Amino acid sequence: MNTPYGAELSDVTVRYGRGKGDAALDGASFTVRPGTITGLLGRNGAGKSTALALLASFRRPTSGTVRVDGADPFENAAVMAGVQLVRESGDVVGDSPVNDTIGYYSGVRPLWDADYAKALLDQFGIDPKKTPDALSRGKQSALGCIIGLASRAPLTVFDESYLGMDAPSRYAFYDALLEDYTQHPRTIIVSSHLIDEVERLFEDVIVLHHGRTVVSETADALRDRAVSLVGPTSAVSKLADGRHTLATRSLGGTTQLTLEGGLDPEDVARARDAGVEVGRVSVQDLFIHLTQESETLKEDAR
Ligand SMILES: Nc1ncnc2c1ncn2[C@@H]1O[C@H](COP(=O)(O)OP(=O)(O)OP(=O)(O)O)[C@@H](O)[C@H]1O
Repeated sequence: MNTPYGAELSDVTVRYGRGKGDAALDGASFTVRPGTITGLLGRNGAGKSTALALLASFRRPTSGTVRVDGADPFENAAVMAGVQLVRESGDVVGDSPVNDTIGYYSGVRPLWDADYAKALLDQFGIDPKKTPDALSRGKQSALGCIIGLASRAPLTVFDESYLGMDAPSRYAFYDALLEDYTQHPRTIIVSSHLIDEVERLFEDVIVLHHGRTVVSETADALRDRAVSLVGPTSAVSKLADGRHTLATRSLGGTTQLTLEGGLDPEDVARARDAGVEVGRVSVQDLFIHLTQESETLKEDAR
């Protein structure tokens, strides 16, 4: 139980209802490496929550295989004791004191740390005698995050869990998550639209688009997919000549351009000589390019 869980989706399709219309997941495959923090990204409706609900055994796929710690998690009590999914809805009993919810999770999560939960409740200013219904939206979100952290589950999943929290609370949560993850290694999946805020946490990144996996790799490998050039328009254009440009923005005589692939050392030297700054591209920018790119390709295919 102390060992971080791996997780895997292989060619998974999920259709809701009677199976008519688009699939929420459409042959998605990805691997979550044990002992990593993985970011699960995708635009609205891409299938993130559906994928996470499969890992938490809240539903079964229409077809394909789901594995958590090497086993089918569905109705598998031994595996599920080690999986904690935190959804924005909180999954708490709204009209019972917070203490009751805490007591419940301490009973079903073998690695639950009661002292840590208490310290986090103090830190986030949550009175455990109050009911979740009487808490502000931000404190309700914080309660979900506290449950996720204190469970120390070998697979802990935060599905947009902290959207209701204000910026200082979100940053306090990210810091707590990193610190506790370092002291108690486990597998953590974070799904979020606030990519700029959370990308520093990610070791691996999965991007879903229209129910399919478009990225499943390390965050560094993803960042290496492109390079940013900023400088005089003529010099930037010359460097970009014959290469695939993902995005470009010009203001006055200056252009910022995102170029697919890397630059070899000679090109980097040429860029510097021409006053062009060569930099890394953020996961957020790549995410935007990749999901727009796929959309463009989809449009082209019609
Ligand atoms: N219970 C449901 N019944 C019917 N369709 C559903 C259900 N849950 C999700 N869907 C549909 O499945 C698709 C994927 O939804 P999902 O919630 O997994 O995406 P998401 O990436 O988490 O989106 P968001 O970022 O907006 O939360 C969407 O088209 C959604 O409308």
